[in-house]
Amino acid sequence: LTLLCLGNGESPGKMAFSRFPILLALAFSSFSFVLSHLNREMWFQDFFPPNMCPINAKDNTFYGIMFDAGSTGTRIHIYTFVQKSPENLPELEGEIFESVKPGLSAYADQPEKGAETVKRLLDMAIDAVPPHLWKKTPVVLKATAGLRLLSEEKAQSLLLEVREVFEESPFLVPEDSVSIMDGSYEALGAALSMMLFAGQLSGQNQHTVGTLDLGGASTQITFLPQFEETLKETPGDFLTSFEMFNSTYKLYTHSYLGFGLKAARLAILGALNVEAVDGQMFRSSCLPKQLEAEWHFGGMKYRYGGNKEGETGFKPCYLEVLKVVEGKLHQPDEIRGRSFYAFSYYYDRAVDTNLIDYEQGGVLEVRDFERKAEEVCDNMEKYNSASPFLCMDLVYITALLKEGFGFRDNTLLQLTKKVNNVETSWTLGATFHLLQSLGITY
Ligand SMILES: Nc1nc2c(ncn2[C@@H]2O[C@H](COP(=O)(O)OP(=O)(O)O)[C@@H](O)[C@H]2O)c(=O)[nH]1
Ligand SMILES: [Ca+2]
Repeated sequence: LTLLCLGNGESPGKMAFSRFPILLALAFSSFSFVLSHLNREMWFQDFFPPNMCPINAKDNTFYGIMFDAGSTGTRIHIYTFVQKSPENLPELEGEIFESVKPGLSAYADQPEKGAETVKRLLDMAIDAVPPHLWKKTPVVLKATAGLRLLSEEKAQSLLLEVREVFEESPFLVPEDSVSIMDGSYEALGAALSMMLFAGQLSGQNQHTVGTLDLGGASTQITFLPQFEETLKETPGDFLTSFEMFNSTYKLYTHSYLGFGLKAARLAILGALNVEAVDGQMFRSSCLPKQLEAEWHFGGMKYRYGGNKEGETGFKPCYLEVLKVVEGKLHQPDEIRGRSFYAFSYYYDRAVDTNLIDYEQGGVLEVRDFERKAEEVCDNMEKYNSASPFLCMDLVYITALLKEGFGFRDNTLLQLTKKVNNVETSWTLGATFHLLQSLGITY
């Protein structure tokens, strides 16, 4: 049985580490057990008594630096791992996290300035990682949907500048350290992260690990199919196999480019992939009637506004949004009876509308988003100050879940931002995978 634990750590740098002595345990080798047993909590409790994780071990530490160049911001995750013995898996000890806005794609025409934002974040790692470990600490940047949407030339010159920043740093720069990440790798990272976190999350009688991530430009769905039927009915490019710890896992995973929350706003407004947007006014029944404003996204400027004369509110808005999602996404039958972990904008919008607490997160049903969407859209003047897009965003989330993926009204979503101070991001899984593939242990 292999174990991964998270002890409480002291920060070697300026930032605070997770101080919770938590168990972050996972038996990858027993993952098939998860597939055949319905109660995940039971799986966890039976296999990982908390006292199996020694606390506060500080020797044999190593680090991994992962940049998430997202469409709305760039984030650095500096992970600390401790390897207690060669036969055990490394244990995650803590994370230092910082982010800047806007994302790299906003610097499409000023690549050097974009790289400068990365350099400022990387300076934090210089403080955080002890100098004698710099050469053993890999630094990697993976760009997601924002850069996927830029022209090849602009994206490449941004990545080149970032690569130079890395080369000038004292860290280990692996081959291909700066790249646009394949959407399925993003989903794989998220699934791996969730597997790492699985033991920590409160059980809602979840059957297995499934994740939903709603970014700015793209959205991902990932789960480990339980039924042979799902594998048979799913198009080949929605299935990914990966090797980890001498086992092969088959994941259902897909990234839908252009279905992130912000890209969806443009699609709903009819402004996605429109060449000459300057001066054009895009209107929607999902926006306050009198609204007229400008919005900057991905280096473009859009003018948008409400239906001055026409209808506004939940019903007309839902019909508008439906055109963007209906029939556009693959609907695996199996997910209907499943619960999923949901991150990113699912989380942010649930917080914005008091559906969940910012610190605690929470469990929602799909219909909670729908009810909130109705409430906000039919009283837009009341919610106008929060964000003019609140109605549109909530309707999009509802329609994406129901009509897009085909979830039921009562499908449970576990909304989670952090597990004991570690960000629930694809980056943890991707870093873990990276360290394993580089053979980096103490
Ligand atoms: N929990 C968590 N959420 C994040 C993190 N980074 C970004 N997000 C969320 O991701 C969303 C933005 O997506 P982004 O990554 O910029 O766009 P993408 O390129 O389409 O994936 C927002 O809801 C952020 O709050 C992170 O490290 N942890
Ligand atoms: Ca993202």
